[in-house]
Amino acid sequence: MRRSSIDQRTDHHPLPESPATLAPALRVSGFTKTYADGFTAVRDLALEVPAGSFFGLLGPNGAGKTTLIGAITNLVRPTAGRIEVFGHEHETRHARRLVGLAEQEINLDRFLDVEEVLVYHAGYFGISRRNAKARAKELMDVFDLSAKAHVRPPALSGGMRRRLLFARALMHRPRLLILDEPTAGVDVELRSELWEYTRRLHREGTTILLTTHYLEEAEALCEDLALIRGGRIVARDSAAGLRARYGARDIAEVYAKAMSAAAADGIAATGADAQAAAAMTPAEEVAR
Ligand SMILES: Nc1ncnc2c1ncn2[C@@H]1O[C@H](COP(=O)(O)OP(=O)(O)OP(=O)(O)O)[C@@H](O)[C@H]1O
Repeated sequence: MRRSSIDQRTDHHPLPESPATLAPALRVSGFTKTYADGFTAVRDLALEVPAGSFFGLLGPNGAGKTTLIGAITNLVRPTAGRIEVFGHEHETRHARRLVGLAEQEINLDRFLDVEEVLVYHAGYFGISRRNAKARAKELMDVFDLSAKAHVRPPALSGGMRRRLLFARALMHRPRLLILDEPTAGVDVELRSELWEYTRRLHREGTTILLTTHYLEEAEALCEDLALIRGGRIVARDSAAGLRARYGARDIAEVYAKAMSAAAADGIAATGADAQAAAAMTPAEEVAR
């Protein structure tokens, strides 16, 4: 990966700054998601992510992280609640332009080559083809993909596909970059490159919202954290604040303590577990 700056300035397609300038990167209140099958994955969730922070969202499988990210990025329709991105309501064009997402699943169009993946994506944000090609060139250079510009995703290595996902998320220079388990299945070397790159973006002013199951990495990267379980936030503070509150040496210990305290309070790991428990008859519960 190249050392050069990624240049997240948005002067080529300026956005209105007010009321966004002073607003948090993300403000979520009363967010509830009940899926079509009647299953409530997230219930009445509130969360604020300060602008400029490196924020970690940690929780067990099924806790509701991807559901929340889906709602922020308009892939999931909230059942209730309000979501604002830098002060803009999340469904507006302004908010959409301010967010970039590298999804957990590698979802690349197999019929487009690397350059086309990037250029097409820029089209969703109204970036001209000329500017998109220039930006794609810049990002292919940063992510060591230039030699693969005309190769399609099925012929890329897993690591290259991950790098392409990162590059695609950055095409429109988002101010909030959401990374949903970006290093799942990634080897140690690429993982440290991706983190180094993410750190650089953060230093250059991009707000980062990260989900990961690697707690040591969250510890090393995130200055602010929220722990989610069963679709609810069970702890939220700076990394130092959390360590002090739980009398923990590190975030792994904070996580273990917060999750067992939440379990003791009756918060199941996933909304599914909570729903199953609620549906049990008292006799079934005793027999459990
Ligand atoms: N389309 C859907 N219909 C019904 N239930 C869903 C749907 N999508 C997700 N869920 C359920 O919502 C819950 C939360 O899932 P979500 O993917 O948000 O969790 P997560 O915290 O991102 O988990 P992981 O760490 O495994 O990615 C899970 O129980 C999941 O099965």
